[in-house]
Amino acid sequence: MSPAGGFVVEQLMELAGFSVAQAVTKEYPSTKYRQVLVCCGPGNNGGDGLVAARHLSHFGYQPSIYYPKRPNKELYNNLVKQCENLRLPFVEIDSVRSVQYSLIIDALFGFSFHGNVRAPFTDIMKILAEAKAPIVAVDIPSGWDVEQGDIHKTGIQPDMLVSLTAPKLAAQSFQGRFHYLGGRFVTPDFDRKYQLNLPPYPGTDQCVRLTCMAAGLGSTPSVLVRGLPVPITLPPPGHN
Ligand SMILES: NC(=O)C1=CN([C@@H]2O[C@H](COP(=O)(O)OP(=O)(O)OC[C@H]3O[C@@H](n4cnc5c(N)ncnc54)[C@H](O)[C@@H]3O)[C@@H](O)[C@H]2O)[C@H](O)CC1
Ligand SMILES: [K+]
Repeated sequence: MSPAGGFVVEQLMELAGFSVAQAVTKEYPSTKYRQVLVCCGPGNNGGDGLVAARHLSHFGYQPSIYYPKRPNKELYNNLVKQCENLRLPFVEIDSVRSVQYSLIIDALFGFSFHGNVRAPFTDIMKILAEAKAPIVAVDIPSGWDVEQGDIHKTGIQPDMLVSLTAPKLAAQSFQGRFHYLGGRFVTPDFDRKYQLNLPPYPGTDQCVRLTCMAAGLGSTPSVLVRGLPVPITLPPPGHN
């Protein structure tokens, strides 16, 4: 049984992207962080970013999108069209270098990243590693190994991590201020079956801030890694 039981990817992506956008509003008010750069990769992590950009625009932010490698598939073409309909600018790497963005959304790569970064993503990964603006990582900081973290030494240290469905093992290496969980679609049966012990979402929110204990996921915590639960030991209380 996969967590997606009966969902289509568009639904999961919409829930994921919305939860990222909502988590941003909780910690980075649009009055102070209006100019947002959304970096989108060639897979579904990038799709989450396009969804988040759309919602951030409706929430009063001014997102620009860097999307250098676009799969020619209906799902992604529709997401691009939705952003174009909102007049969201799709920017090139030179503009990424020259504009002072107040916030960066890292939706380049998620749990399917492997090996060393390949073109055309080498430049943007360097820019993120040197970025002064806070970075919000979607699901996994880009270039990190889903289980072992920053073994490729990307140098990317996000200020916020929005884990989708459940935190991955890589989340143990996260040192930023805000760790949120999003993707509110896991059923109680799935949660019980894989002992995820996911914390409750507050009210009608689509994201929930994880503290060590809340994210402790009980005494035998486990996280979803490529669809399989893997036991983890959480860092001591007080860690982010
Ligand atoms: N699990 C869930 O509940 C949901 C997950 N979502 C998001 O989907 C991503 C995983 O998406 P996927 O398409 O499998 O992979 P990525 O987006 O991580 O990237 C794959 C993409 O990147 C290319 N690539 C891989 N390694 C490299 C490299 N070293 N250099 C350059 N390019 C690389 C690869 O060729 C692919 O094209 C997950 O993390 C979530 O964010 C769903 O959207 C919502 C539900
Ligand atoms: K990412």
